Amino acid sequence: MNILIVDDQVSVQKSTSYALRAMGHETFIANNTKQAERILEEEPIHAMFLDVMLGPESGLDFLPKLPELGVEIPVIVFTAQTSVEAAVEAMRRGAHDYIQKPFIPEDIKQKLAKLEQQRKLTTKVRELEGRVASNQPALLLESNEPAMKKAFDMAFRAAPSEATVLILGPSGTGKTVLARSVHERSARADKPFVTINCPSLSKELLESELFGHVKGSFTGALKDTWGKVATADGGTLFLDEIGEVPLEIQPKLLRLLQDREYERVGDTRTRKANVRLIAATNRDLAKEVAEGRFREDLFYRLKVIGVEMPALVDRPGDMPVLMENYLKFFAAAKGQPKLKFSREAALALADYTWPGNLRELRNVVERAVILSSGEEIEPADLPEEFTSKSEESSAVRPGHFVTIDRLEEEHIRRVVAKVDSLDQAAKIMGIDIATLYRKRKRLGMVTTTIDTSKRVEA
Ligand SMILES: Nc1ncnc2c1ncn2[C@@H]1O[C@H](COP(=O)(O)OP(=O)(O)OP(=O)(O)O)[C@@H](O)[C@H]1O
Repeated sequence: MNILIVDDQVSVQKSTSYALRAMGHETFIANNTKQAERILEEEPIHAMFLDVMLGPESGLDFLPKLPELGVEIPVIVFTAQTSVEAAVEAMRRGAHDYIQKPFIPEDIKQKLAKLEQQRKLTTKVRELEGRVASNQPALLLESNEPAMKKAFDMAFRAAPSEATVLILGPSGTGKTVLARSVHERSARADKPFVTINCPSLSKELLESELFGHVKGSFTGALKDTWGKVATADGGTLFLDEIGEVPLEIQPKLLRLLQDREYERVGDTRTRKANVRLIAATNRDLAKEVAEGRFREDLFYRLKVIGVEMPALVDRPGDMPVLMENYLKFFAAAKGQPKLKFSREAALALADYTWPGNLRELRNVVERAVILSSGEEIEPADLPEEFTSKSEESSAVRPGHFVTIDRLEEEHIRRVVAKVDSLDQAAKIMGIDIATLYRKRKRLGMVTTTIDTSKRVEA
């Protein structure tokens, strides 16, 4: 953490700073509140030690000013041993804790350990509150499919390291979820996970959002700000859609990655960044490099660990578990925990190409649960594209591992859908009608008696 010590006694400044640095923190010293204000403006400070007796000034009066300065950090005050009132008053004015003078380095260590513990708890509580409030379906971070297994394995093996991870894959495949899971499995887990969505901002705003800016550095820069690099201090910065970062900003990102250094917009001072970077894109970055839209050096720096998320259509083996997971969640929310997919609806879902990947699957299942009126979800509860199947929307495509039965069923279904009678379908398939009937029965495609004259349900 970056910690500011505000005290006019050199011996206190030195001993506090020494104890904090020994714990691995960065320290900044101010003799009075004016200097403290300047440092707070210039540095991303995470906590403050403040003396209540600052020569002619009162540290107590400085406490209520902090929110006005936009500073929301924990403050530990130094009080004289005899002054219990000052300690009480400081807490009343917003201090987090207090230490009585004289103190030993161990006191500083203990107070800070307590503060860090509280910070961890606050982060955890916020995260849990977020999860409860958003009430999300469970995340499935295991797979039956080799390509997905490889991606999870690669990402989670790299998680405890400091290595930059680049997650590639189509939209909705779970890149953001994976980035967060990597962070949660790292030593930085109790520090912030900060996302920056690169394409949603103009070039100027993106730079300022990343690195911060100083007042007056561009039109609209009305006060000094700290960017997301500073907010993520100690934690992970997730650069979503990195493929869309303008070329002008790419050298700055490269420097951040290579040297962990940056400057705020309009500031000459170089600062150190303590962030782990994870980036994601649905663009083909190698192609972007070849076409001159993405710097090659940045690409290779980002790709220390490259993880490729497969499209959902390439994960047929995971479909049953994913479908059930979403169904369980939305059905329980509707108060119908026993709701099931009918066989036809399950097949229609399995046969679809899922251009929107997991995001689309989740939405389709949620919609179907809402629309269903019986004990089973029927094809009619699915969007139109699921019932008007085209040949391309089948799961039975080259390279897909399906059983012979599945292949046979798909073929029968397609032929039957295109002709007017089962007789005709049997002829096309080169089998007699009785064989076709037996096959359909065995594959669970018929429930009632056969009518060979009419077109039947596919
Ligand atoms: N492992 C998972 N288990 C269950 N649901 C998941 C999983 N991963 C992602 N999802 C769900 O899929 C949706 C899309 O996930 P996410 O936002 O991570 O995808 P993305 O690849 O980052 O998308 P985009 O490229 O559009 O930003 C979310 O609703 C998320 O909850």
